[in-house]
Amino acid sequence: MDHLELVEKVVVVSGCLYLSWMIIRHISSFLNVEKEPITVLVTGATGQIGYALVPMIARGAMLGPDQPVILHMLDIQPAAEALKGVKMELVDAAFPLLRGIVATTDVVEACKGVNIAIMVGGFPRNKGMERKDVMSKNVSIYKAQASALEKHAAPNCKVLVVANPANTNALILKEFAPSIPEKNITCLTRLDHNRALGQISERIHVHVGDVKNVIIWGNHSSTQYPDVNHATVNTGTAHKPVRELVGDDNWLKTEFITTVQQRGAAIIQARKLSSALSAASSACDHIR
Ligand SMILES: NC(=O)c1ccc[n+]([C@@H]2O[C@H](COP(=O)([O-])OP(=O)(O)OC[C@H]3O[C@@H](n4cnc5c(N)ncnc54)[C@H](O)[C@@H]3O)[C@@H](O)[C@H]2O)c1
Ligand SMILES: O=C(O)C[C@H](O)C(=O)O
Repeated sequence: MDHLELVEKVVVVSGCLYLSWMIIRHISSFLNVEKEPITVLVTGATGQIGYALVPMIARGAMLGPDQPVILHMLDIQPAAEALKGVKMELVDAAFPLLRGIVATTDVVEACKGVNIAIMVGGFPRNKGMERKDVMSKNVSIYKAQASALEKHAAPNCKVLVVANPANTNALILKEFAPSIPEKNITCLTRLDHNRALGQISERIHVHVGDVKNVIIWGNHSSTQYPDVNHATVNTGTAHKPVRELVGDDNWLKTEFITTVQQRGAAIIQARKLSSALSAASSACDHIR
């Protein structure tokens, strides 16, 4: 076989393989092969954030519009009746992606086989408190629940800690669930990131989705540092630096930073309750 003949054969075989692959893809799109459900745990499911978050997950806002989910919801005994009510509402909402619901006050049952655990259960701060002031109440919860996740969650479970003080609770959870890979345990700072995007978007009248690369340094606390040094806005024709478009370094160095740092407290002041819908939505963004 001469060289040309060999090249011809390789080209024909590659073409056939490519064609077969395209046919298989086309046929499987008709067969509508469904993804395996992912089991998501939400602790504190009857609370403010939990109640906002479970329908978002069931609707696909966290894992995508073609990803079936099984929801595990945990709360404490005094909330057992309310938990039944949340389960009824989830059934009544008839979410097509929702393939199962476990609503329980038993931490072992709640943690069994979960692929993603969103840890919201705990106590929120009230007006005038810092997040660290709820530490003594919440840290003990995280020790106990870490052990249950360690023993009963699916291998490679991903954990997002929302309850405050979120960074500390995540650290506690990591210590008491040593078999869960460290990189799988995170805490929610995405809300601070989203708050920073919101402030920039309002200040310079651009779509919030066009603001990119804002960084939040530090803990989810009043000492965090929102940083726009790498942030840009997609203007349609270019990516322009946020600093240039804002054109007011003083605002960026002062009011912008304190507004983001203190936004949680401002919401508590206004609502007499801490943030919930934005926290739930940011938890979806974080996991996505
Ligand atoms: N990281 C963030 O960005 C962020 C944002 C908002 C709120 N938070 C924090 O999230 C937490 C929840 O806030 P919320 O407004 O939903 O509070 P909430 O009081 O409305 O709800 C908390 C729920 O947790 C339940 N709970 C208490 N102990 C539990 C336990 N051991 N196991 C399971 N469930 C338990 C309660 O019964 C309640 O239903 C608070 O600590 C709050 O400060 C964090
Ligand atoms: O501020 C709080 O206590 C709740 C939450 O951490 C928030 O930032 O909204």
